[in-house]
This record gives sequence, C-alpha cells and structure tokens, in this order.
Amino acid sequence: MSARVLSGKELAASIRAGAAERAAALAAAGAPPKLAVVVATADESSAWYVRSIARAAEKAGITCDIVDLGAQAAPGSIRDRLAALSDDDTVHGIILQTPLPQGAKLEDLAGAIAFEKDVDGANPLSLGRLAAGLPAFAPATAEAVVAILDHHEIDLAGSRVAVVGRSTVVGKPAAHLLLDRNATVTVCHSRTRDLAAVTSAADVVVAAVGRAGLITAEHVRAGAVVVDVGTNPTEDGGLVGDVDAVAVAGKAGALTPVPGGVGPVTTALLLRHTVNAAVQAADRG
Ligand SMILES: NC(=O)C1=CN([C@@H]2O[C@H](COP(=O)(O)OP(=O)(O)OC[C@H]3O[C@@H](n4cnc5c(N)ncnc54)[C@H](OP(=O)(O)O)[C@@H]3O)[C@@H](O)[C@H]2O)C=CC1
Ligand SMILES: Nc1nc(=O)c2c([nH]1)NC[C@@H]1CN(c3ccc(C(=O)N[C@@H](CCC(=O)O)C(=O)O)cc3)C=[N+]21
Repeated sequence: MSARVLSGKELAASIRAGAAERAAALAAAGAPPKLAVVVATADESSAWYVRSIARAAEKAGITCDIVDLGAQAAPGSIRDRLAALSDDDTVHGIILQTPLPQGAKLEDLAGAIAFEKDVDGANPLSLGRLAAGLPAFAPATAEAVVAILDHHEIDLAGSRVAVVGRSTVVGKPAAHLLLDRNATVTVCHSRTRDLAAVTSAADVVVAAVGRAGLITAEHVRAGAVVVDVGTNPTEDGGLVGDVDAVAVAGKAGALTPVPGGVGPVTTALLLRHTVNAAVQAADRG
C-alpha cells in the first residue's frame, strides 16, 4: 500500500491565476502591486524560496524587489530598511526572509514592517491578532498547510494534529490556524520527550523542522495524513523534506511531496496576500 500523494501544484496554480487576474486590474488602474523581499542570509532553502517568489511574481504581473542586505547585516540596518519600505507608497507587501544573522530576531525586527504590508504575518501585531482570531495576514506557510489539507478534503474538525516545530514562521501560526479549524493540536519541538510517541498518536502530522529524514515510519500511525513542510537542500542540488518519504509512504494514508507540496502553495499565497494588500491600499486611497 502506498500513501495518496497530496500535491500542491494544482491548488498553487489556481491561487496564482486569481492573483494574476487581480494584479492586472490593479496595473490597469495605475497601481501595479509590488512586493519587497528582504534577505539577510546565505541559507540555501531561503534562496530557493526567493527564486521561486521572483519567478512566480513576474508571471503574475507583480513587481518583486529583492533587497539583499548580506548575511552579515546588522539588526539595526535590517530594521531601518524595513521601516523605509513601510514608508514607501509604491510597496504593498514586505517579507523578511529567515533565518536571520546572529543576534537578529524575527519577532523583534518584524515590528518595523507596517501591519498593512505584513504579507507573511511576522509582525507581533499580526501574530497576536491571528492568535486572537482577528483579521490579519497569516504567515503564508502556515496558511498553506491548512489550504492543502482543505484542497484534498481532509477533515480537521475533532482530529488530533501533531505539529513538529514551533517557529514564528510555521509551527506556532499553523497551530493557531489548525485550532481555529477545531483540530486538537499538540506542538512538538527539540525538547519534546519521545517525539515518536506523540506523533504516532496523531491523525495528522505536520513536520516543520528543517532536518531531512527526521520523521520516519516509526513516527507515523498507519493511515495517518502527513504534511511535509521541510525544505532541505541536498548535495546534488535538489530539495527533500523532513519526512523519510519512501518509508512513510508505505505506512501513511496520505503525504504531501517535496518538492511540489506545501512549497508552491506558500509562494502562491504570498502573492495573493500581496495583491490583497495592494487592493486594500487602493481602497484607502
Ligand atoms: N515549504 C515551505 O513553504 C516552507 C518551508 N520551510 C522549511 O521548513 C523547515 C522549518 O522552518 P522554520 O520553522 O523556519 O525553522 P526553525 O529552525 O525556525 O524552527 C525549527 C523548529 O524545529 C524544532 N526542532 C529542531 N530539531 C528538532 C527535533 N530533533 N525534534 C523536534 N523538533 C525539532 C525546533 O525546536 P526548538 O524551538 O526547540 O529549537 C524549532 O521549533 C525548514 O526546512 C524550512 O526551510 C519554512 C517555511 C516555508
Ligand atoms: N519569513 C520567511 N517565510 C518563509 O516562508 C520562509 C522563510 N522566511 N525562509 C525560508 C523558508 C523556506 N521556504 C520555502 C518556500 C517554498 C519553497 C518552494 O516553493 N519549493 C518548491 C521547490 C523549488 C522550486 O521548484 O521553485 C517546492 O517545494 O516545490 C521552498 C522553500 C519559505 N521560507
């Protein structure tokens, strides 16, 4: 028996098409949407993401400015740049890539991203509102986890979900969104005792750690749904998830692939958020 493959490609394509249509209308009205991607890392999985944002934005008619401050950037200079972009009326969305240089903390710096432009939901105001169930942009990856499960009609209400990873970009916001869908959520991390015992009790496992092969068949209950958020570069230039896909596919009921799963949906949602931010800016006048 082999697990059902929960592709993100079709969903991502339809989100991108919707964003492109609305971007064209904004451009026709003289206000083309613009996303600024601030980079202060040499991390390879971030580089994958930045390339895929740039490619997808161009195809959707969204201007994408990549602001590379270098992996040695001082926290103060990152903060200043975020503040300047927040003040720039031609910019509608801002994302600060993680990881950040030593001593720089996303939760701290992202306070300099204007709330209305915080398309990856990193400002503590956005995160707090998300946790409180109030309108705000959710981090695109966390939203992508729920969107891909919805797309494949996996029912979350009442189900036990184990989220592995508690970052501000993925684990914590994903836990909030899953809770809002009436899942019973357990959040695991590097200090979790007996990870396999916790994850193998779950109906749905969300892996967002950044370690290739961390989730093995032993971590997964037979028939469970597994969402692999991890994007770990391989030596031959490819990308693998956090899940040992071959072993887990023989036991799980369904599994998102890497590449072609959560990643493309994340990129597409970031574009949708940028267009939404541009529409809201136009409405404010
Ligand atoms: N596909 C996509 O769209 C996206 C993919 N990613 C990928 O997802 C992965 C995670 O990203 P991100 O959340 O930013 O990473 P972080 O490094 O910020 O967080 C990793 C989390 O994993 C936990 N962890 C580390 N080791 C273990 C372990 N052995 N057992 C259990 N938990 C552990 C850490 O725990 P602790 O808190 O205790 O340190 C931490 O909470 C990366 O591969 C990243 O590239 C990220 C965003 C989008
Ligand atoms: N503030 C912040 N938010 C993030 O969401 C964030 C980040 N920082 N730092 C880096 C990680 C990594 N990440 C990826 C997203 C999509 C793909 C992706 O689309 N991958 C394609 C493969 C690459 C391609 O073919 O373009 C796929 O999975 O199919 C990869 C990696 C987001 N991250």
